[in-house]
Amino acid sequence: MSERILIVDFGSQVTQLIARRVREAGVYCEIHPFNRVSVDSIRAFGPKGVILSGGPASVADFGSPRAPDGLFEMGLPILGICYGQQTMCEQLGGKVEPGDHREFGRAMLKVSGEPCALFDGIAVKGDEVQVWMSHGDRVTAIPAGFKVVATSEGAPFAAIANADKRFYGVQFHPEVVHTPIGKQLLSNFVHKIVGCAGDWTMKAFRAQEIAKVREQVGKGRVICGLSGGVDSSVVAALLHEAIGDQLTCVFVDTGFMRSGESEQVVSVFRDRFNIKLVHKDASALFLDKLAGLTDPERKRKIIGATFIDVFEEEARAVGGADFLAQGTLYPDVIESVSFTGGPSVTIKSHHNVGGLPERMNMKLVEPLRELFKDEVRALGRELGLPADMVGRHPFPGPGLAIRIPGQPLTRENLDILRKADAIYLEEIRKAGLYDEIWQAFAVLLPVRTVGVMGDSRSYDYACALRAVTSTDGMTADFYPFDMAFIGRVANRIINEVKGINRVTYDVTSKPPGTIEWE
Ligand SMILES: Nc1ncnc2c1ncn2[C@@H]1O[C@H](COP(=O)(O)OP(=O)(O)OP(=O)(O)O)[C@@H](O)[C@H]1O
Ligand SMILES: O=c1[nH]c(=O)c2[nH+]cn([C@@H]3O[C@H](COP(=O)(O)O)[C@@H](O)[C@H]3O)c2[nH]1
Ligand SMILES: NC(=O)CC[C@H](N)C(=O)O
Ligand SMILES: [Mg+2]
Repeated sequence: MSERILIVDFGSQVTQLIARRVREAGVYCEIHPFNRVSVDSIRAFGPKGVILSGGPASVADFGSPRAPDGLFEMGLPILGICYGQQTMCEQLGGKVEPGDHREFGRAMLKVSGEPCALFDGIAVKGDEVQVWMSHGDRVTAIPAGFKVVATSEGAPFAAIANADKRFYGVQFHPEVVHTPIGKQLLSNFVHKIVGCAGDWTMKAFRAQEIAKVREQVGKGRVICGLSGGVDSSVVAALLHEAIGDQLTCVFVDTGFMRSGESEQVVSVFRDRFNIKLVHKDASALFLDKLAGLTDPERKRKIIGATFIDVFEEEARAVGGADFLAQGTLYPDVIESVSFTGGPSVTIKSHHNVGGLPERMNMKLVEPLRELFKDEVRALGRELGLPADMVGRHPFPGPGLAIRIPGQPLTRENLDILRKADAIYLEEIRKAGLYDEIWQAFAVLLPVRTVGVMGDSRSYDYACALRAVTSTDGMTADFYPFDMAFIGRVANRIINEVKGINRVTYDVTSKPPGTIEWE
């Protein structure tokens, strides 16, 4: 088992960034919600160190979350961030009060200059350095044994340390990019304070997951949902290496695929891999099940359940399978269920997680469940998958079904969207922009607008174009196309796609938007 860090989540919006930074430092970590950790669960997980995240609650409020009883007696190094620092102080005999000086955003941190492992190798010009804060409460008395390492205007105890016990606390957020010293600070914590070697690499992960899959599956048969996307292609390659021909991949044509996608996925996969692949056309079934629906959550749940129906049918066709493999990633899990009963809220029920039916006959095999997208791509390269496969834009399982908001899905409106989307992607490729963009697609809007085409009046749909940059899909920004490019695409779509007479470009970032419109 690799060295690991446990992140106890108090519901901060940026907890997953802590995980990213720790993994970038070469150390495996997991996020567990505060209300599901106990001394026993921590022992079972076996971390070398613990990080307590920030969170929306106030330590001063009755019934607000706490670190589990006994955590501070386990002898583990602990770093508390924001709420995590506050609760650590309160639990160890210090004091936290609602502050009158709230700090949001940029703040200047005054570093005392006392030697502190957390700040090792961090150059401080003058004695101040920029950090990012987001708090209202503040620590007003620190527990016995702690020293103040840094202060800020709103936080007299902006960084504190008890070097003997290896307990550290910071009021600011080292995990966000707006704290330039944060990466080094977190690396200091995991390497210098906790003492991790930092040897968690994709090579190690590959070997570890192959062993895990072999153990889980034994001699059983596995059906793998293969979409041709990055995640399931990586899963298929990994499983094939682990269990050979106990594996059957099933590509489901939902009827919500893009133009030419089904033929392309099947031929590319058959050409390049020697893995059993079933191509299942279930478009009539999916369309029928979604008839008349517009609510995004209901659509996802029905799509999730229909996928499972199809997989179970295919399992019977190969003489029974005990396991279903999917390319589920960490963000799918975080956004879908946010750790059921945990402190953060459900954004959308990704069809493969929150959209799964309650009763399933097959057990899930999800080797990527703990990875972020860019890590999956690294694993894909490690497994030797071709660059165009690893570099593909993500395409959601529900496909075009979640890109026609506000109107029931029909073969006609799906066709209109499919054509517009194909033109858009073709132009992006032609302009050499595909690899600069993280994901791009068209959305068919439920509004009709008036146009004048060839001297006659048109009354057709508007279509929105979306393109974003991102590293892991958790946060994103719109891609700043040149307006001439957008104009060219709009022209082509309006001229070539009957049913669309207006095109707009979406410039919403995530947050506050999400990448998909539904
Ligand atoms: N058309 C499909 N046929 C079979 N399985 C699918 C299909 N679409 C999605 N899945 C399953 O659902 C999982 C999640 O879908 P998702 O779109 O997140 O991943 P992906 O398609 O593998 O990769 P990417 O995110 O790059 O599109 C997939 O990994 C796959 O197991
Ligand atoms: O397989 C999937 N099933 C879903 O239900 C789903 N919803 C969103 N996505 C994809 O996830 C990433 C983040 O999307 P959002 O910002 O819209 O949540 C983007 O890449 C989205 O395309 C999905 N993928
Ligand atoms: N970001 C946080 O962790 C905030 C902690 C607490 N809610 C405060 O306002 O101080
Ligand atoms: Mg996909």
